[in-house]
Amino acid sequence: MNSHSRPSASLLREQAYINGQWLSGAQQFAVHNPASGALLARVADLGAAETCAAIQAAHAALPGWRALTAQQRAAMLLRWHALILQHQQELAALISQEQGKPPAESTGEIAYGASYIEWFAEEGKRVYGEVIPSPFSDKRLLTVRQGVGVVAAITPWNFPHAMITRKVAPALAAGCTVVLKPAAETPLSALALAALAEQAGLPPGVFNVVTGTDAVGIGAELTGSPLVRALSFTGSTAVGKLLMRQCADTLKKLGLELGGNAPFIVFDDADLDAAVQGALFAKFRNSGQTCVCANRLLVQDGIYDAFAAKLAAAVAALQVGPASEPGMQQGPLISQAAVAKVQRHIANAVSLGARVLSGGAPHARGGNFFQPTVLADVTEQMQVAQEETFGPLAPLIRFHDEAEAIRLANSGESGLAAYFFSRDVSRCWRVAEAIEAGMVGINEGAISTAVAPFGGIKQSGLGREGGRLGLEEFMETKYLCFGGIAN
Ligand SMILES: NC(=O)C1=CN([C@@H]2O[C@H](COP(=O)(O)OP(=O)(O)OC[C@H]3O[C@@H](n4cnc5c(N)ncnc54)[C@H](OP(=O)(O)O)[C@@H]3O)[C@@H](O)[C@H]2O)C=CC1
Ligand SMILES: O=C(O)CCCC(=O)O
Repeated sequence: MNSHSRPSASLLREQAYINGQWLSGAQQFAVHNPASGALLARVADLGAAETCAAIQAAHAALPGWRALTAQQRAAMLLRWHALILQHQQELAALISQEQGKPPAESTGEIAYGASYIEWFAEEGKRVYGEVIPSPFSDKRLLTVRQGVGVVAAITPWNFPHAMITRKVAPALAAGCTVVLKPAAETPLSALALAALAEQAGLPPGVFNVVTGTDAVGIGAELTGSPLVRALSFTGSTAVGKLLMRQCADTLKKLGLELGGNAPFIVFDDADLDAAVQGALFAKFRNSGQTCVCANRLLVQDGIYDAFAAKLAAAVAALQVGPASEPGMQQGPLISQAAVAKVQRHIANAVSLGARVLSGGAPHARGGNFFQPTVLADVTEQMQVAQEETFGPLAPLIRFHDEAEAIRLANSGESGLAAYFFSRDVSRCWRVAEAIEAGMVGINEGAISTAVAPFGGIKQSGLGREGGRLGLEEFMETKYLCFGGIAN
């Protein structure tokens, strides 16, 4: 291993974490920095057998964890939260190294991820049941809410920290125990979280991290086990559908955060500068590798040329480079396959008449770096308008009126996020109500926060994470009927 490439963090762990034990496994897999290709670590490559052991551990830990009061669980979660913030820089460096995003974004991700732990530690104290007015004089009816049981969480590489805390914190607060399988590209952030959970005093078996490259074997075990009562997944729509099918036999509760193809609409009456700033964030955050990233920029005739010129100039000024260099704003893509998908979308669009206003090619730095790109004259027939690019490519599609904008925005099977900019209040209400998406940014490109429900409709997923609803995903309602009450 190249000593320069090895993270110096004291939180660097290469062993998986099951039942409070750190396990090396018989084999290890390599984790690389996507900016340089450098080897960062060799992590335990576990499979179905170890996943089964982790499920058993989570099941055994369940009665003890569930028996604690919400306040006792919250105290441990808040210790975990404090430790994460205490190690914010170190954790951010791990994200930047294994995922590639610039320090400003990785530091932000740690604060954002930690905020889910704080929010759910508090929210877990407010799990109310209800008393139902009884239609029977000798019966009293009420409901209590209880954690669903053992939860499986499968998370992606694009937010290696926050996608974990967004699932694990509400599950733990609800009294559930968790088996997590992080993405093979980014296991180090997950293992660092486990190290801090251990320090925070979470009992063995309550939070388990199974690292491995056999996603199919690990996934089959998690979805097939009758001991696992809920699955929470963030990733591609194709894998989400597969996991849903696999969960059918044991009828698990499902939370799915899948792909988006977010429309970003700029009406003629928009504040031009605000719309450009909104687009820069909504499109180029994490180099475009975010499920809520704007994927199609729909721009009205009257503002099209001005918006295109301003956006292209702003995009051309973005600094592209590794997180290790100060001032970089756009990191590498996660893989060569991701680079190839961006190139494919550009080639398809250009062959059908689109114009490159900015970027358009791999970056001179080579490797997984790509020039942030703006395309004009894109049409709804082009691939880029129909499928999620998951890269730094902003395609501009022209529209004439509000009805056309809504038709374009609602076309397709995705319905995760949508954004629009307009200064007409009536239009804002009309469009917000007409748009088919689980989340809508109105004159705003940054919508994510721990206190609001995050999730999609149509084929973008099931359920909500974050906010009050985020806890519901991990709870069941139990109805109690007290009979024989003498009057
Ligand atoms: N909604 C979102 O936030 C995300 C959307 N995507 C979309 O998906 C595309 C592909 O990205 P990719 O990383 O391949 O996404 P995947 O859906 O393949 O991966 C997400 C997670 O699922 C795991 N996984 C993959 N296959 C299975 C399986 N059969 N059973 C159980 N778990 C499985 C992965 O493990 P492993 O890493 O070991 O393969 C990873 O932990 C992106 O280009 C983007 O369009 C991707 C990431 C996040
Ligand atoms: O699923 C994703 O791509 C992560 C979304 C990040 C966010 O919470 O905004």
